[in-house]
Amino acid sequence: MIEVEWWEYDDAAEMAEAVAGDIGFIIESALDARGQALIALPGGKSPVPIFEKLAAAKIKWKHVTIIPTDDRLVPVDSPMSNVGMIARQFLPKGARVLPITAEAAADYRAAGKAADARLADLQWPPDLVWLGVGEDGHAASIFPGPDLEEALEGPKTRRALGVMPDPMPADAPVPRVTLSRAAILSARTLTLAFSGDAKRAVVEQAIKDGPLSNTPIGRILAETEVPIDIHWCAEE
Ligand SMILES: O=C(O)[C@H](O)[C@@H](O)[C@H](O)[C@H](O)COP(=O)(O)O
Repeated sequence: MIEVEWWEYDDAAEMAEAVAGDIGFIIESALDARGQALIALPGGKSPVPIFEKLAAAKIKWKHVTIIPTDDRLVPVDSPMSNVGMIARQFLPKGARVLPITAEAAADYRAAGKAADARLADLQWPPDLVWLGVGEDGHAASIFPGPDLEEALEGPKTRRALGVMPDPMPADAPVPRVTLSRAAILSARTLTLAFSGDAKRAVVEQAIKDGPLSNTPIGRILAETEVPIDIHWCAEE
């Protein structure tokens, strides 16, 4: 049984305020409990207004480590780089922003192995994994393609792997590195934030289909053991 709570907002600004507040609280609680926090933030474009609000929060950022949930195999200064986007917001605040990709990776599977090794050094589990969702039902960079089953069903100890989406997503048609489903689900808290009716329909259907869902987000949610907050607004 997937336990979800939907939070609906009138517009994107209201959603940004609320989600940033929630995540700020998750970080503060981790700092209180353990003196440090590890969070995984999504890529894409829609998180940017939420990042701006969150980065403005009074948090002891130097005790916070941030990784992207997934990244594209592009140089960090590329507009397609997720870690580049995250770093622009949170590095000036003093957070430790760690890339999970290396620019020089010629082979996406090798890039995935390197990411997995890098993540093995972190204090695990993450206090938060926040996911966006695509209209095709992908989340992080778990896409349909030759690596899908590996991303979903690979060894539980594997935190990251390389993936070659097929078909390639139009907005960033490049191979990627992503957290595995096991790594996503190991998080102390799991949050989804997205907008628009089309994505809402995809997520509602995925929840209804449970383990039989044919979308990555459905297959991820079907295995969750913690309640999930889903933040949504109609305005894209
Ligand atoms: O690197 C990526 O592509 C993302 O991490 C991806 O999973 C993203 O969250 C969704 O594609 C939604 O992106 P938007 O929120 O911009 O629509």
